[in-house]
Amino acid sequence: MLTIAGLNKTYPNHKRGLEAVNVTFAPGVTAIIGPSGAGKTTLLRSINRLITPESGSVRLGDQEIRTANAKALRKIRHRIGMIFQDYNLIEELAAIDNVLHGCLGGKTWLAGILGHYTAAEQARAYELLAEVGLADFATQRCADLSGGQKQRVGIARALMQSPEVILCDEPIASLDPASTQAVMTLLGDLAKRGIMIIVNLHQVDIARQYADHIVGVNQGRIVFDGPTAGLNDAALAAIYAKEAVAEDA
Ligand SMILES: Nc1ncnc2c1ncn2[C@@H]1O[C@H](COP(=O)(O)OP(=O)(O)OP(=O)(O)O)[C@@H](O)[C@H]1O
Repeated sequence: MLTIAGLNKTYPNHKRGLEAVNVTFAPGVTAIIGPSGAGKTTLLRSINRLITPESGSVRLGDQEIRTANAKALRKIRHRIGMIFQDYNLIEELAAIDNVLHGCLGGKTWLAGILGHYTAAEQARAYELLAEVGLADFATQRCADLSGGQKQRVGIARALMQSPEVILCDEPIASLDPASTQAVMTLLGDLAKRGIMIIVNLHQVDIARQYADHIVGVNQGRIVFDGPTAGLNDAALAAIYAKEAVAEDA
């Protein structure tokens, strides 16, 4: 379980990112939706502390993340994979090398710098590329792959760390419909295998189609939290309202 309680984030320019956010993420696919500037990215990035909220709690199992020291944070981040809208791959490197980077978090600094990977790690990286449908592209430079293929390399890289959770920050924003379907189906399959998937999305129709749960954010507050089937017109009106609507309103 991933539990967030009383989380607050205000940026140095006084912009409110999150306000008293309480939410528990369950297994399956959870889509975080809301208007632009609502706080979706702030919420997602608070989970692996790419953003540090000033108060509240983020717990994965019994491990507190918001206040973890550097050593503990490194361990926690190894349990949480991430994929990005712009893929965050090293374009000049082959797909396989990018996937191998997924195990850097579990290596010593020196082994990482020297690019020393064991035979088992290399075999696993190939296996994961095959799993995301890219067995024939292992030695291809990422720069030469399509957007959908790059995102699948990003997913294979995240899987390399055997994560319990994968955070997905608008993973389909740059993809065409066919690639969107491939990536969202893959994320759904990973959820069925027990990896918790949390995905920021702009498209309500995609959230409806692929998510088990929806978390709706408006002006830094959670205004909807429930199964996808409950995302009715009233819930959508609250999520996309110009003025924030309190959770208990
Ligand atoms: N680094 C930052 N410095 C200052 N303000 C920020 C920063 N990042 C986000 N904000 C502000 O915090 C609020 C929430 O932003 P956030 O990026 O989390 O929203 P979002 O829902 O992900 O938006 P979008 O859908 O446009 O990506 C917004 O008002 C935004 O302007």
